[in-house]
Amino acid sequence: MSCQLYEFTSLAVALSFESMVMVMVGRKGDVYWKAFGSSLMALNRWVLSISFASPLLPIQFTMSSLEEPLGLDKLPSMSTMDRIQRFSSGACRPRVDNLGMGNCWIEGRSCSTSNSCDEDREEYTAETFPWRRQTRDMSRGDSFNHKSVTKGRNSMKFGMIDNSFYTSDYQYSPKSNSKNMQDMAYKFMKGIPTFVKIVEVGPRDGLQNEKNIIPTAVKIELIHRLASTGLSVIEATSFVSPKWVPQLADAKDVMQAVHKLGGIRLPVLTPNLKGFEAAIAAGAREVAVFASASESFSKSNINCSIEDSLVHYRAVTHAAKELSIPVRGYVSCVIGCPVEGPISPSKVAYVAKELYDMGCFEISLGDTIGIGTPGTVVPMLLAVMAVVPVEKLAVHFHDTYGQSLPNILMSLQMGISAVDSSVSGLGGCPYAKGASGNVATEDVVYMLNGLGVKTNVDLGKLLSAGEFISKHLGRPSGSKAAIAFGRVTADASKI
Ligand SMILES: CC(C)(COP(=O)([O-])OP(=O)([O-])OC[C@H]1O[C@@H](n2cnc3c(N)ncnc32)[C@H](O)[C@@H]1OP(=O)([O-])[O-])[C@@H](O)C(=O)NCCC(=O)NCCSC(=O)C[C@@](C)(O)CC(=O)[O-]
Repeated sequence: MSCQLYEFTSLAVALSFESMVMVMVGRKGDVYWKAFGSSLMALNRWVLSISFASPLLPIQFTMSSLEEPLGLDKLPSMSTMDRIQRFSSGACRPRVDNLGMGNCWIEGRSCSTSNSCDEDREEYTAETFPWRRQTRDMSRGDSFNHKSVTKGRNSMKFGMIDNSFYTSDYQYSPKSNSKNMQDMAYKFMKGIPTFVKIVEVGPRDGLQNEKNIIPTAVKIELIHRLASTGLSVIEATSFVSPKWVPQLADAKDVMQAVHKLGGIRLPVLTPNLKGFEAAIAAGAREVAVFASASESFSKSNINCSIEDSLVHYRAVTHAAKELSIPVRGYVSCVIGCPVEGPISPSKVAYVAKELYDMGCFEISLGDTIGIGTPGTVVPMLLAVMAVVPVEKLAVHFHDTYGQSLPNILMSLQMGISAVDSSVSGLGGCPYAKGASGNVATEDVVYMLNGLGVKTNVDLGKLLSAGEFISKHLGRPSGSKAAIAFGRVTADASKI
């Protein structure tokens, strides 16, 4: 005890000496002070190193109890996910064996299996380098060591140039010739696609949750501004009951005003045949149906059970097929439900497969209340990927706990290349209390730009569309990137 006291005292003395000397050096800027300061600091570091090195005098640092979650005992965790074994963070790409609906076993780390790291990896290829925005001259072939992964859909390329790591557009860590680092870059970047399709849901998911009814003209202007950013899909509105969602009661007017916008897809939500017919009459050329993995949420959102909703959606997809109208399928509450708590990945997989089998061209997996973390998103995705091809999946995260970007990154690493998001982080669901907005499109585009992943979205124009709607709503943007760009004047188009 007395030894520990001594250690703490010496540590405290050392630290206070060091900070005192730094203050003196800072104030005087004098060489003598600096020399004196350096020797004192050396002495202090020596004391410190003894303090830390002595096995007889342990100094323990404990974790803060702030890490305890606040009243979230009902939320799903890795240990509660039925039929899903733990996904090792250091594992190679896991193998998922489909043993029937929702039954999937994940193989842990093992590089000697048929899905091993080494076998997945392709050797250096001398193929033409497809990107030009490199920070160095790519025309010199001498020091270029390029690995490319072609197994996944449009997956990320990375490699080494002059011993520096890069991904498609940017260099990461300078001057390292360690093969380990190259392996590490491979491990983290291999699944990431080169192009991500962003499905902008702000005008629908965003504005359906506003307390005040937004004028139709503002909605139309927002869609026009979003269309000018290069986004290829904008969910425009919902043909649902105006008694249930009065915010979108003007669906017909909105659709009639925007349906002729060229070069862009404008899907609308349709909960039943009545909504589908109204949507088509207003000019819609793509629709979406929305089921839930939670019985309780299905009841509160669309007033029927999951099975009954699937019956309605079969009728919609059947009618859509007759008119060659593509139908997107949503599954809500893929991680948890505001009423039921954790939702099993096998339930999500079941609903996703039903929607896929009835003809939905893409299934968007919605973390409606935004409680997911990579720890819960991974097993859910693995369960769904066992029954629906990964290239038919999209992710849809709400940002209630600030987990959307890590969840998206994880999803991309698992091969998903379609992401739903909402300009300015607008949104929430009127039937999921406490759920916050969707992940902000600006933040997603900023992250993807940083990763060198193409989206075809002009960030500058997107920021201006976000500014437009935030001004109208009279509150700051929900996008961190937009707020940061507002503070530090920067030309977003160059980032
Ligand atoms: C599904 C219903 C209609 C059932 O609602 P209901 O009350 O059971 O329907 P009903 O068939 O008994 O009909 C009642 C009345 O609604 C009318 N009606 C019936 N259908 C329509 C329609 N399509 N358009 C316009 N009117 C309609 C129908 O004509 C009738 O009118 P009345 O005779 O009383 O005058 C209702 O519950 C509803 O509209 N729910 C929509 C709720 C909603 O939009 N929620 C937000 C979606 S967000 C979401 O689900 C999550 C997602 C996709 O964003 C992803 C994620 O974040 O996870």
